[in-house]
Amino acid sequence: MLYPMNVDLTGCLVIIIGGGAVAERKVRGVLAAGETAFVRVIAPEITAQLRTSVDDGRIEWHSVCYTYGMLEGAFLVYAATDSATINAKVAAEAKERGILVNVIDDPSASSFQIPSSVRRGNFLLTVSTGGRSPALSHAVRMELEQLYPASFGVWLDCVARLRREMWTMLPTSRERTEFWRMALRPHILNMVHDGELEKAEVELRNAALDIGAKSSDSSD
Ligand SMILES: C[C@@]1(CC(=O)O)C2=NC(=C\c3[nH]c(c(CCC(=O)O)c3CC(=O)O)Cc3[nH]c(c(CC(=O)O)c3CCC(=O)O)/C=C3\N/C(=C\2)[C@@H](CCC(=O)O)[C@]3(C)CC(=O)O)/[C@H]1CCC(=O)O
Ligand SMILES: NC(=O)c1ccc[n+]([C@@H]2O[C@H](COP(=O)([O-])OP(=O)(O)OC[C@H]3O[C@@H](n4cnc5c(N)ncnc54)[C@H](O)[C@@H]3O)[C@@H](O)[C@H]2O)c1
Repeated sequence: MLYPMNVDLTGCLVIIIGGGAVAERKVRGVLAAGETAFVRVIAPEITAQLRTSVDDGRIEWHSVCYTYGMLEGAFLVYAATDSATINAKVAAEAKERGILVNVIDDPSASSFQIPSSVRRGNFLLTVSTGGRSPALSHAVRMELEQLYPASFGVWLDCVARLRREMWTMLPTSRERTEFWRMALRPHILNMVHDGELEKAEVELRNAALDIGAKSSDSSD
């Protein structure tokens, strides 16, 4: 069984051995997390899309074949060539150095796997089958894209702002817990689905006032 974990790659060196179609998808995933990692692709040939990212200065490319020692300094490694033998050698070096490695043709040799994901701003949904059926992850991801529109990302920013305000408006943990339990009930989430964010925010603010008033009544 896998342990789910969301990682901040800021300032980390991510090395991808291989520059084909799958490597390109993995690079896209790393860059989608904010372009704060240093991405180095090592492969004699790379796709046109990766070449564009090199030209834009978003990634670095070493146009050589992998040899032992090239993983030094990496935080994460992808063994992403079309050769099972090379991928296994990359995995062996990564494991020896204690670096996390994803092997694109051998989930059982990987120390981490990439889930299917839907991003709505900072709202992130991920799906994994532990490598058993990426096609099933893909199908569920398509369903989630329909279920959670872009408004959820905007709503998350709003809720995060309200959460900071609630620390002062509702000073006890009991009040805040009561507030959030009530605040994110289905009818509010339905408003978010329908893009009625202002209406949802007004409801939440009214509810906070009610809870605050109730608490000050009971303490009188
Ligand atoms: C989620 C996603 C993330 C990403 O890659 O960024 C991802 N695969 C995706 C797409 C995709 N993968 C494959 C196809 C072709 C169709 C098919 O064969 O199904 C397609 C394209 C498509 O579906 O359209 C085939 C495939 N994948 C793996 C193998 C090797 C093997 O199984 O041995 C083979 C067989 C190759 C062959 O047969 O030669 C292995 C892995 N792929 C994983 C993740 C990890 C497990 C995730 C999980 O548990 O679900 C894992 C273990 C390793 C990893 O890469 O971490 C991404 C986005 C999906 C989406 O959302 O659209
Ligand atoms: N994990 C996944 O999501 C997934 C999905 C589909 C396929 N696969 C697997 O991925 C593999 C094919 O990947 P692809 O379509 O990206 O292949 P590809 O043929 O498009 O690319 C292979 C890349 O590996 C590079 N390469 C070859 N030898 C190298 C070496 N010694 N050092 C460095 N780079 C080297 C090549 O230059 C090229 O850039 C297959 O094994 C397939 O089973 C995995």
